Amino acid sequence: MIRSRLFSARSWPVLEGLGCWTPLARVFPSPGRLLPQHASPRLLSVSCAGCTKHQDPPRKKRLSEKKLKRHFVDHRRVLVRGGRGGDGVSCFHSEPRKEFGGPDGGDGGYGGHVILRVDRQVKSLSSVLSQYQGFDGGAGGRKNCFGRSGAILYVQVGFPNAGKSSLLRAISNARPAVASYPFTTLNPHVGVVHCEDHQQIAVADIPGIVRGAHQNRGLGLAFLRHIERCPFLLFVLDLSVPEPWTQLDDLKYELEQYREGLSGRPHAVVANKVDLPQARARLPQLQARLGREAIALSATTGENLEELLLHLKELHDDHVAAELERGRQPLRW
Ligand SMILES: Nc1nc2c(ncn2[C@@H]2O[C@H](COP(=O)(O)OP(=O)(O)OP(=O)(O)O)[C@@H](O)[C@H]2O)c(=O)[nH]1
Ligand SMILES: [Mg+2]
Repeated sequence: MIRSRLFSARSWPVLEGLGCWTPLARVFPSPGRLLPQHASPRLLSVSCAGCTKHQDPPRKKRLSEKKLKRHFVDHRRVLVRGGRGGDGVSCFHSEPRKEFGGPDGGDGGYGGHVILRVDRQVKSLSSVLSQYQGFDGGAGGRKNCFGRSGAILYVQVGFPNAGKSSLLRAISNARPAVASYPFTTLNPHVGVVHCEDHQQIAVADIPGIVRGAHQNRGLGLAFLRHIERCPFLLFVLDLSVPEPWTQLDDLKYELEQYREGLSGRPHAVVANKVDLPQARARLPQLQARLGREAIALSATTGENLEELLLHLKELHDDHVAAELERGRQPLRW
């Protein structure tokens, strides 16, 4: 196995074809690497420029948007069976000098559950299998011993996102893709909102920012770059998930880590999916946590979009006024 690994490793093409391998920990930093016993020291040198080039850890290739889309799976039909319960045991108590000890067979353990667990880091259902079988419970034992319960099998699944693209579709003529898995949007989409006074505001739908984005997690740096050019921000939260305020904390943290002061730009907080009963129930808690008003709306039903448009206009007018004060002409669409 080790031999085939070495032969296939591109970093060391000079060693190919040599037989009889032995560990040479002093020459190579990694003790696990094996080298041929009769190879000359020149061949084994790691200080030459060419070899140094080969030592760089292989970089992960960035997937193109087309390829990323091909990897996405947002529907899966899955057959799930819980684990089988363990068998009970039929036996009688047996002890010296004790007659009629009675039955003492223990019950079998419970069959294991299969639980679908949502995970924000799972981008697609491509890794979800078509069948899952829970773990079986263990058989019972003598002396009323219960069998071991089957372990729980967790399947990680595609958490629907906050609804930024749905919102842009609702307030403008832009048509970004909408789907129930994260990273549906991989490039910013710009929609133009037409105001009553014939003004136009360009609104950009930025791809989702995940925790760790400032360290380029989930292509975070490419996405954060777009935000730099936005004079004011709308933070869109998914009100249907528990503790929605943590989304805002995460977003602000990522912005601040990426560029100091970015999270302090003029902004409004949008609490989306208020059409869902569990979301509506969470609204007072969110308001209390934020200590300010969040614009509760539904991008799907269009509920309360007017309030968002009013806030948007306010943010835009403040920006125009600030630019004019600085002697700069604001960009018009
Ligand atoms: N019930 C309900 N569902 C919504 C609402 N807005 C969006 N959704 C659903 O939420 C899911 C995600 O919507 P998107 O608009 O794609 O979310 P996004 O924030 O753009 O997601 P990314 O582009 O992946 O960052 C979709 O299944 C939408 O149908 C809403 O107001 N109510
Ligand atoms: Mg989107």
